[in-house]
Amino acid sequence: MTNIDATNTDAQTAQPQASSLHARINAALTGAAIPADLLDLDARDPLARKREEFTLPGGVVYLDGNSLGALPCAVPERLQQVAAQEWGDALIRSWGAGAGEGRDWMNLPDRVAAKIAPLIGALPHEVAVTDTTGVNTFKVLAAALKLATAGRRVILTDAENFPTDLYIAQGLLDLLGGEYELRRVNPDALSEHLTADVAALLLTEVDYRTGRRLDMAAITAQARAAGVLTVWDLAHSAGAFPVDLRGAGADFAVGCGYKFLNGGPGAPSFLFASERHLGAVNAAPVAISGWMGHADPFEMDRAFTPAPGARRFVPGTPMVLSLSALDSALDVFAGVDLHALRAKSLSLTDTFIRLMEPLCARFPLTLVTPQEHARRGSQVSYRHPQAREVMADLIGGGVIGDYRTPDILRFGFTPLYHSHADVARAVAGVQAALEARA
Ligand SMILES: Cc1ncc(COP(=O)(O)O)c(C=O)c1O
Ligand SMILES: Nc1c(O)cccc1C(=O)C[C@H](N)C(=O)O
Repeated sequence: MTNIDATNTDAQTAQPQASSLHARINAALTGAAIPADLLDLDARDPLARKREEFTLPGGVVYLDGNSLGALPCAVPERLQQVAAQEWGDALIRSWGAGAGEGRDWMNLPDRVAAKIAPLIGALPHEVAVTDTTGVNTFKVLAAALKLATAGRRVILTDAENFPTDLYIAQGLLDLLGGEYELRRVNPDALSEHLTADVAALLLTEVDYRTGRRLDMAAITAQARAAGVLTVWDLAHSAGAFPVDLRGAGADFAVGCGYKFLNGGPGAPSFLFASERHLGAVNAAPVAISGWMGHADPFEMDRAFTPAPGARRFVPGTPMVLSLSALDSALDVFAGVDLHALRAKSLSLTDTFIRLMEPLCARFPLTLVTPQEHARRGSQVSYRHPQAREVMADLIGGGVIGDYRTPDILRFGFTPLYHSHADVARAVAGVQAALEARA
């Protein structure tokens, strides 16, 4: 498999130079002078105390929560308790009533769904937590194609959508055969593509490379007016800022549990199906109709009767360990004002863009993230001709961001655990890395 961590390969070939370079970058970030205006912003930050709820390594600025969220302090203890007590002691009794009130594993996916629902503007019964984002994309696209009116056989999507969205959509259409088509277009010119043959519009709200945010409400309204069902990928949205699926009138959505929801590596994904598609008539069909999505699994009925609500999309045995981690991680959001979260995210990304400006003037760095607030997610990205090598240097020196092909340096900001001082430290690290390379 390809090594996703460019630092490993670099470290093997150029160790002595790399270690002194990394030490220099790290010294720059740990010794950075923090401007008074940023200290002032941090002093007035209503979310500042949230950082104490996360375990973060020292000497590092972690700007990759949009790939893998940091570890909430409460999670290891919860996992220990699930392993030792719920599994070790209670054994099979943990699935059902023997587990104690509100602790049974059978309903764990529904309890986690209820915690995600307010973060994405959904009702609890419109959310299912299970599988990976890609698998959930398959299920909701299959449902949308079945619900679409006759003659609509096209899935319309962003030509540059995240690869798994494209692969999954194409795979589903190949399976269906016939006249189905995946049509890849520029999302800035959507209106002309919402034609009478389009069944579903599959879009990722925040682009994983540029951090560009689409106008979900406006696009969904346009699609509905054209008779097109919407499927939103919220991988880079959920937990980063308030999402309002019901307000927008979205039909379906999916998203990751391990990014801004901090559920840990491989955390289960979530799926949203509007209650419009969960009723007795014209209900969204369940392509992967397993027994755990049955209305009464232990009845062992030979015919599939869907469970009420989005639970019907949970096909099999809940992944108890990873669901428990996600369940515990989501408690960090208790009491968080999502509008304050968004305001802080914008303040962090504004600050980063501002502090990086002098470096853009000196080095071949090009900002690719929109400056306009409404069009920005919670990350900032730059093009650089040696982006892969620069990011390897940065990671070695403790500024952990991401490189994305072909030439993108990506920095993710998580308002629950970043401060404006972190932004200044990260920029000091970037400056040291770029100066060393020049
Ligand atoms: C937009 C988007 N969709 C889907 C995924 C993949 O999700 P999964 O690996 O859970 O299928 C990612 C990131 O991995 C992503 O960025
Ligand atoms: N989702 C990822 C994973 O499970 C392992 C390693 C990396 C990733 C990713 O960050 C891919 C991702 N969705 C992206 O935004 O680039």
